[in-house]
Amino acid sequence: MPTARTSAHPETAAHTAALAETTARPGTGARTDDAADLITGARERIDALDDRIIGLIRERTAVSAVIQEARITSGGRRVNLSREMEVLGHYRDALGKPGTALAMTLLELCRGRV
Ligand SMILES: O=C(O)C(=O)C[C@]1(C(=O)O)C=C[C@@H](O)C=C1
Repeated sequence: MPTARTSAHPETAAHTAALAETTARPGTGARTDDAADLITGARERIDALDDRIIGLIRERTAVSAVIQEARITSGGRRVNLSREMEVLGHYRDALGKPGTALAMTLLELCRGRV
């Protein structure tokens, strides 16, 4: 008993191949096995890079905390706006406008909301 799909599209090798080319591979959005394999491998590299970035952010937060504690212990304030302008400019110069937004998020992670 043929299914509705096979009765609408006779099961030839060419049809099977064409159907495979137009069917998304699960979770990748790719339409071919080659593209799906490339995406899966590249995503593993991105996950590893993200782990390293998160580790660097944690390291940055710890160094920033040392600075803030030293300044507060000495009688100063937690925040140093002129230094924050330098940090924002550094990221903007390297990454453009989204770099500024990224730096603002990093600063918030490191010294809390102001
Ligand atoms: O460089 C400093 O003085 C810091 O305190 C570090 C840091 C930062 O995380 O980059 C954090 C808070 C300050 O407002 C400025 C910069």
